[in-house]
Amino acid sequence: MVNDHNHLWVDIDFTLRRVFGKTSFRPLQREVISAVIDGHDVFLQAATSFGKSLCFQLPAVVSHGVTLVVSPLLSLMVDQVAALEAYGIPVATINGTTPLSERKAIIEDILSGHPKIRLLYVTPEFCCTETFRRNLKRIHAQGELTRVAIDEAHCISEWGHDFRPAYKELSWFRETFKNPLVPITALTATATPKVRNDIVKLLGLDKDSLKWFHTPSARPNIHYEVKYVEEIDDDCTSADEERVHDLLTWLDTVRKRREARMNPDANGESNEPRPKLPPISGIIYVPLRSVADVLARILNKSGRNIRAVAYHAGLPASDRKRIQKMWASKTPPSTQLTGPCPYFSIVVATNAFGMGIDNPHVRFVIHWAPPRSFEGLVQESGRAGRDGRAAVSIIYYNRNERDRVLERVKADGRPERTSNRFAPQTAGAKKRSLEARLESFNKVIAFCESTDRCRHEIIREFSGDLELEILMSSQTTRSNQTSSSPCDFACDVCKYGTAEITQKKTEMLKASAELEAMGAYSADMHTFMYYWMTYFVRR
Ligand SMILES: Nc1ncnc2c1ncn2[C@@H]1O[C@H](COP(=O)(O)OP(=O)(O)OP(=O)(O)O)[C@@H](O)[C@H]1O
Repeated sequence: MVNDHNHLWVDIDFTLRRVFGKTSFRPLQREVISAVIDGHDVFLQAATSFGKSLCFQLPAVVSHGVTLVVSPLLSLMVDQVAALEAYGIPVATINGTTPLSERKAIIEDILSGHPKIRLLYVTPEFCCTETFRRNLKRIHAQGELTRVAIDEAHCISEWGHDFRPAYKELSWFRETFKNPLVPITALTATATPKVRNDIVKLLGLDKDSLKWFHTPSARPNIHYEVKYVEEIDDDCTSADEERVHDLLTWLDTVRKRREARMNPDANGESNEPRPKLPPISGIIYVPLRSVADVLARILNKSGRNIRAVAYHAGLPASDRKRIQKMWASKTPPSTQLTGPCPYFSIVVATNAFGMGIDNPHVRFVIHWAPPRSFEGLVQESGRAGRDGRAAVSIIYYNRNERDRVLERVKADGRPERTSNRFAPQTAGAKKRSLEARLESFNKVIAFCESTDRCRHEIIREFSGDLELEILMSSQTTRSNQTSSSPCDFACDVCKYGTAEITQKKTEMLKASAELEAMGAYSADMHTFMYYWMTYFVRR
């Protein structure tokens, strides 16, 4: 169903400005949107904050009929629906919290033969229900099912870090909507070649007309750094002293640098922030809820004018909603806080605060321990610098913490996410899922352990960017985007040099070895070494 939609170009630019309030397309967006409107199946893998949502939202606005958007998280759907409503776009979501009367009104509209709703957001689980499938068939028969967009498409694959069995059932779309064919747009920020292959196969994307689009996975405006820390505190549920000290020292440096920039005469010595400066926003990802609570408390009491809040799944839903709402606001946090303006506004969160969080002002993302997956590393660090300005990603790393995370990765079957009455997980699938988690975590370790390669280059390699460049180069539609991931000293290895980073790592290793000799931790080193080595043997 490839159409000639050249006449829509005017609409596209007009819609971008008038409806979405943006002055211009970002590189590649125009090409992707054009391919979507032309009726191609589209695979878009673009870095976090690229603006992937616009690539299916704008086509939905300029086309007739309904675009079905499959999205993994309620909070993500709610955020996007609220943003689209603010633009005046007819949009709806059906999910577990939608009142019955609202649900009926939505279904009535989309079955009316001339629906007003342009975008309908649903979860993959909802797409498995018989009633909804029946309704979709009716919309399709009326010629009003324009396209399907699969957001966070990596969730389809068992090799994707956020695997959801119900995503697998989305093969139903291609099997069912053949005449006329309903084009599918798949979007993700993080997919390895294996995951991409699964996505294309499972969704039945049409290889002949499929358009691939890709931007480098590493974000040039993010400075990636790994901090090798010695571990003093062996209590993994608290916030380790060494890291707290390092963090507070780093925040002091950030503050002094900013002061010096704002007030060069004071040589960075001024203790008083300028009254109108908004706080510097950051996220600290921690592995456990207890650490989130403790660390937020420590930061609030540090005497450094920090406003820190903990965010994790153990908080009441109303608190989480409030924090997320405050965080998602496009206005600087200073205008939303009561009391004197803090110097830093920090969310200390578990990975419950992840995919899709879109706040342009985040200047730093810190991982208190190595993240559980490589894709999580890319996704979570990608919450920083979404306004395109310089931002920092720091990972605190030591081998004790690495081994603890490994234990969690192995134990992490995520029963609440993997069990699904529509798509129960088989033993084989569970095994593949564990292998995938370990493979992904091994990439995190390789990223952290490396002291002689640009971190941007490592991200690029592990994300399989090269293969995507080859796929894209076989298309006629090319982007202006450079395919390399130029670091320009935007990582610790390139900035400080291998010798200095290796020295820091050696100090950390020495301290870890001493700690181990004292029997201070009991990680399963054999298991770890096995996976570590098999990973490199396989590569
Ligand atoms: N052409 C544009 N001009 C200005 N801002 C844009 C443009 N396109 C998108 N944006 C903004 O960029 C931000 C990020 O967009 P979006 O949330 O779609 O990113 P994403 O690619 O889905 O990222 P992630 O994978 O991290 O969720 C949003 O605030 C969006 O409004």
